[in-house]
Amino acid sequence: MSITVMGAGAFGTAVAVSLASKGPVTVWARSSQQISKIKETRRNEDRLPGVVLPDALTATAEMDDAARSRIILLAVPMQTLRHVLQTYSAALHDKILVACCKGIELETGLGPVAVMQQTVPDAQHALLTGPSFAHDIARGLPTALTLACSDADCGEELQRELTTANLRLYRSTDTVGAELGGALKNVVAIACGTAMGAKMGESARAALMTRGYAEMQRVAVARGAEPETMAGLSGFGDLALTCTSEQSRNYRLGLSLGRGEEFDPAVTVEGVATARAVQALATELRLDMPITTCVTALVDRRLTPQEAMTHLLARPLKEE
Ligand SMILES: NC(=O)C1=CN([C@@H]2O[C@H](COP(=O)(O)OP(=O)(O)OC[C@H]3O[C@@H](n4cnc5c(N)ncnc54)[C@H](OP(=O)(O)O)[C@@H]3O)[C@@H](O)[C@H]2O)C=CC1
Ligand SMILES: O=C(CO)COP(=O)(O)O
Repeated sequence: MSITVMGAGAFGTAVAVSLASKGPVTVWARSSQQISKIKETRRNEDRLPGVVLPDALTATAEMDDAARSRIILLAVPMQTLRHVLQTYSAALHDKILVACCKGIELETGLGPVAVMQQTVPDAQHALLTGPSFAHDIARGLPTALTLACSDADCGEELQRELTTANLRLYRSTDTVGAELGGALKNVVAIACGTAMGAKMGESARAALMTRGYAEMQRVAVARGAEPETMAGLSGFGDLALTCTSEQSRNYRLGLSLGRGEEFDPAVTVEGVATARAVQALATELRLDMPITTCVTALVDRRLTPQEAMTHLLARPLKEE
């Protein structure tokens, strides 16, 4: 069965490379220039440098080509997902849509599954998330991910179709928990990067990861997720990866904040908008989210890293 990936960014291209080991894959991008370049060079050098694209991968800028597959992966940044779905809803209404984005929509506080449900209600909706750097997947390194779908039968089909020799998928029906884990770990990664960039030490990072995890759990439970989901690949797994590796753009943004350096605004860093969205949610749900609050203040330059840490350390003492 052919599969389409919409979004020829780092992740979309990497997953397509892995899926192409099993069968034909179509990668769609909005830019016909980018597609021409990919066809000419058999590489996507701008987004995933150093990777040769397999023959089973076809690139297109035509939605008619993209819409030939029944399974469509959406590998675009979270804040653009609604626009992409609204633009192509007519072609997508009878598909199985699998969002690969990790974030919370700023305007609505919704995750990718809820955005798909609103914009293309007749489609089936799922989420692919978990610890996976695009380059690792593209190089064929072993990776385990979560495939979340509230319809168990559809989830099983997707698990079979999207598992490859190096990409092992675990199934879940808890889409709310899976999308919150993937979104919130980015916020904690910014906090951890900041602490490391400001030379606050690895103990500080471990404390931020653990207390950040407590914040993730708090939001997830308040939004109706299964508490156990956060302990899986989509939560703890991705938190562990993103908070400890310079491959992560969220962590690298944090490093630059900690060092007082500039960061390229063109790089996709999902945690910035997500921190603001989660901050608004926390206020609405009356949740205590001190690390998230500090991250929004850090990215808005309302607090320095030292002020943020002083603030966190000086909070009233409490039980764990
Ligand atoms: N990179 C990684 O290791 C991983 C990423 N993810 C998630 O995948 C998602 C995508 O990230 P990633 O691929 O890395 O990001 P990139 O920045 O590499 O690519 C983003 C892609 O989205 C496209 N895009 C942006 N806006 C639109 C739009 N309005 N219409 C159509 N296409 C659009 C871009 O196209 P254009 O070039 O034309 O702007 C580009 O191809 C994120 O949510 C990320 O968290 C998940 C796991 C790992
Ligand atoms: O989600 C990721 C790894 O699982 C990629 O993280 P970044 O978006 O921070 O690069």
